[in-house]
Amino acid sequence: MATLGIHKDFLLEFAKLEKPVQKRVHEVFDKFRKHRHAGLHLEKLEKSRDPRIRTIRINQFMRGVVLAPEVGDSFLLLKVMPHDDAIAWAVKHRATVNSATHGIELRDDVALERATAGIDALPGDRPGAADDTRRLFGGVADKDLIRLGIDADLLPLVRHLGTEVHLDALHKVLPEQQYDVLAGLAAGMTPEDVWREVVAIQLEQRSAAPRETRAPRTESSAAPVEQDEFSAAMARSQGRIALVSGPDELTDILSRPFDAWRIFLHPSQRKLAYRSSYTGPARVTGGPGTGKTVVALHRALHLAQQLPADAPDESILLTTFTRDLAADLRSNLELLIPEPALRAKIRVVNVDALANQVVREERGAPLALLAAQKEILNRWSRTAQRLEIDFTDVFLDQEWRHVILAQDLRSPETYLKASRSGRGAALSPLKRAQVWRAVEAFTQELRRADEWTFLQVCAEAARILQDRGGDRPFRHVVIDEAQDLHPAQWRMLRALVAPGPDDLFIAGDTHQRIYGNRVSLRGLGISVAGRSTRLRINYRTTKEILTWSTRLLADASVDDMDGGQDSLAGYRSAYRGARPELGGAATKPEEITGLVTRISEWIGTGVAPHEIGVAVRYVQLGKDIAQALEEAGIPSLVLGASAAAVEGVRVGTMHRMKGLEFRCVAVAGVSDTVVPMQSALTPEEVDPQQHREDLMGELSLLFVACTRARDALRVSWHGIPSPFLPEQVTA
Ligand SMILES: Nc1ncnc2c1ncn2[C@@H]1O[C@H](COP(=O)(O)OP(=O)(O)OP(=O)(O)O)[C@@H](O)[C@H]1O
Repeated sequence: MATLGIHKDFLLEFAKLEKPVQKRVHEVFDKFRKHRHAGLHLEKLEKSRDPRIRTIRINQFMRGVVLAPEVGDSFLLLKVMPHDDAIAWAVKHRATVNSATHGIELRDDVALERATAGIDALPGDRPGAADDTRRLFGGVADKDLIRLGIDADLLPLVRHLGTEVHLDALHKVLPEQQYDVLAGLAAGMTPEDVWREVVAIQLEQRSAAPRETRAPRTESSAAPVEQDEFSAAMARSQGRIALVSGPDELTDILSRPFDAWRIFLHPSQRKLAYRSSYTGPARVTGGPGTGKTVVALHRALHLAQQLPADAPDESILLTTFTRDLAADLRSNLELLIPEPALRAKIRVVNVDALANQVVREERGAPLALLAAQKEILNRWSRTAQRLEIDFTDVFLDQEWRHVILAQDLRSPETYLKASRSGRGAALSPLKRAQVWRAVEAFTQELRRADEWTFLQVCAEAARILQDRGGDRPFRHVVIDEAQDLHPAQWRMLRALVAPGPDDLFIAGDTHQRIYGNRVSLRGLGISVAGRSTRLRINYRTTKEILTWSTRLLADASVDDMDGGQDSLAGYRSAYRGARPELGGAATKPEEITGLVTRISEWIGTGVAPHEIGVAVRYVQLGKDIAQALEEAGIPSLVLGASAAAVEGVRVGTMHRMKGLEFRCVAVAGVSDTVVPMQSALTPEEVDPQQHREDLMGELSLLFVACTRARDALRVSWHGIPSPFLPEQVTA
């Protein structure tokens, strides 16, 4: 049967072409798809390593590269490049089948031969030499490397690699799957880990391949692909190759080339999102940009597809922390699920808005919300003064949120006995009684004015839903950015769906917790034991930006919301790029001038203003930067203040940057008095533990801001740099 495959690289290159060229590429391949008999239009290249790698003319300047077996009508679109580059690429590469996964891979034969010959020329530096154990893969046996799919002819080269930098240098020439295996081993994973996470996961996808094509290849590595197994191997290459079912799908894929996430799920992502069912709550974790949101979106799609035919609309909830993030989820869901009827099965709304709706419907009247934290603290202050008790506004507010609301304590007796773990200063029974009096006075004042804080609304919504018992509004709940949710929000989410298979699907990363809400899922009756998986490949950020940003958290200890510790072990990027740029200035105006210059340079290299994000710690600095940009003739908009559709550099607070991404990111004002923001820190003398957690929150905020960058990151400050920045910056 005819098969057309599109390699991920093809789509990425296609995405960067000018619109008229894209149109032409589409025309060429559409025509090619219709009339592909006898290799129509395809040109063979002299001296090519693989005669089945051929090129096709797009226009005077561009060529496509296609892998086309001589017999049969299966084709794989590999590259679309300027003419000379396409020819050079096509003659050097060879398509082979990976001996472990049986999927197609591409190797730069010429570069690999050259690199291997270089080693042969070095006497006494062969594998097995005395210093072998000091080499990058010195501790891994040949048989393990072979079992993991490393080609036998590459072993001498692999054995010779001394550091990760050497491995990186081979990133573009090694077959991708084999690079992934080696990168996993180099990152400290055991061969068993790599087998499970890189190889087995790909093998499992074989069950999705057409039945007649499942027989695995037995002979070893680096043998060329025979045409009879060609479409089978394409089907086994999910995550890198998308099979196109017909002209409509080709048009759909090519019309949205930037949204590769819709089609090219990594096997580890696909396994999580499309597992037919989980016996209970399931969770996906992973560092920034590993595709947690993508997995959550695909999971929502899968659950919608599995619903019985008579399931009402909005049977599934897809939710997240803020209104803006919910809006992003909604527009991505429209891309992923074009059919309105299927999409209607999923309701997308942020947690607070949903809580508000639950309480409003129960009361039959809208709620007056007390949202400003400053006003809340003022009221605590007044309450403490009136009752003549010696607690600060910050302490009372935190005690109320982190202990009383968190545990849903409703009487002085329960509060007296409650655990205050996570809070620093011990409280005697007398002090607890004083706190309770303050809480009663504070909440009474709110009640009298019929005002609510967001968390109170969530706590009330949870109570309403729990009291309703069996009548649950949703069949499935999918949660993104879970690390920032408060226990009251979790209680509401828990009560929205009956406990059972596929009740909750949770995506989050505790390294990005920026609102100080710590929870134990188990304590909330949500057990993800045996159903929690960490993603490790970053699809957003370059390795250079990732390494730099991850180093910010080097000394931090981060919980996993489930009684253990989370880590970024094995976290790595799929892309390479320039190192982050760091710059200090003497004064704020000087820093802003430098920033404006760099932004105009980015724009000069073809980056659109809306592809640039500027993250700051406080709103006024953002406004100052936006004004300086406008004065320099660069359009800008302050996030949250202007319509999102307006063209311009996006300027926003670090909090507002959460969940977003940009080609170029500037994090500005990273000075010692601003990052960490002193007013966001509980004074150490009030509560040392809370002080440490607030510091961690500020550090995570900087981490979140830096990891929004896809291609370029610039971090700047004026005066003394933030203590969070690595020491070499300050030197
Ligand atoms: N398999 C994939 N193929 C191509 N692109 C992908 C893939 N998975 C994720 N991406 C892209 O990587 C970027 C990050 O994905 P996503 O936002 O889902 O990550 P995340 O883990 O939720 O990030 P964060 O925690 O930082 O918000 C997005 O641009 C997404 O489209």
